[in-house]
Amino acid sequence: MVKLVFARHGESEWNLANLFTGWADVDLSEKGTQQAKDAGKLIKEAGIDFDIAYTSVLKRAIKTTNYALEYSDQLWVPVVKSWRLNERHYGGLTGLNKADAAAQYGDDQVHIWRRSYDTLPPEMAKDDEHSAHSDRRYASLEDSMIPDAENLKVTLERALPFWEDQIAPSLKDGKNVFVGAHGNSIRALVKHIKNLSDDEIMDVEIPNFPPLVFEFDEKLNIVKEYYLEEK
Ligand SMILES: O=C(O)[C@@H](CO)OP(=O)(O)O
Repeated sequence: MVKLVFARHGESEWNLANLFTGWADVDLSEKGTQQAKDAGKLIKEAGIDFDIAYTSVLKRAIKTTNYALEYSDQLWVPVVKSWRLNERHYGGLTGLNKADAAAQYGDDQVHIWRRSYDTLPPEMAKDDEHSAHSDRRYASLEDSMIPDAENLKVTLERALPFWEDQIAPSLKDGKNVFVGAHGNSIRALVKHIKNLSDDEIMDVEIPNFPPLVFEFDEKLNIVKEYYLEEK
């Protein structure tokens, strides 16, 4: 039986301030740092040994991955970083306060932007301070692959090749895998893994803590799914 542990990053500075974040590279809050360390402690208590870890190219997920590996005493485990595990790109909403947006556009519209499967948020201007087009970490990508806004559908479309090429083959090889990622990139992969409908995924929320575990048989059928708990 192989294990896949999804850890959403701990609370970020912008989660705390209730801002749409997406690809903005914001740090963990103090509480988020503690959640990441506690994730590592729970992994250690559960006795889960990883063979490989995957994370995004955003510091809140990278730091969460590092703390989780450090506090489970397996900081040596190889870590592969990919933009394909980034948070969904929140487009022109990036940096706006979610409550202010709800007051301006209405609760229903904000809920649709946040949780509908296929409604895109407004696009981010290419000269926006948060635009990924001028960010060195994405320089190796074709410009047309760099998003200006993403819904969950587009997030899944760009995360899926990483699942197919890296994560699923590792699991099929019998490796235990850690994925340190984001609320919506994890939701996208959970939709795929559990074959959820576009409607079903709307109600799935991934907390900053604790980590979510899937156990699979050799054909990658789900045998068990649970959140880690303190013993
Ligand atoms: O702002 C974001 O990038 C995400 C995750 O924090 O928020 P939401 O839960 O609204 O998709």
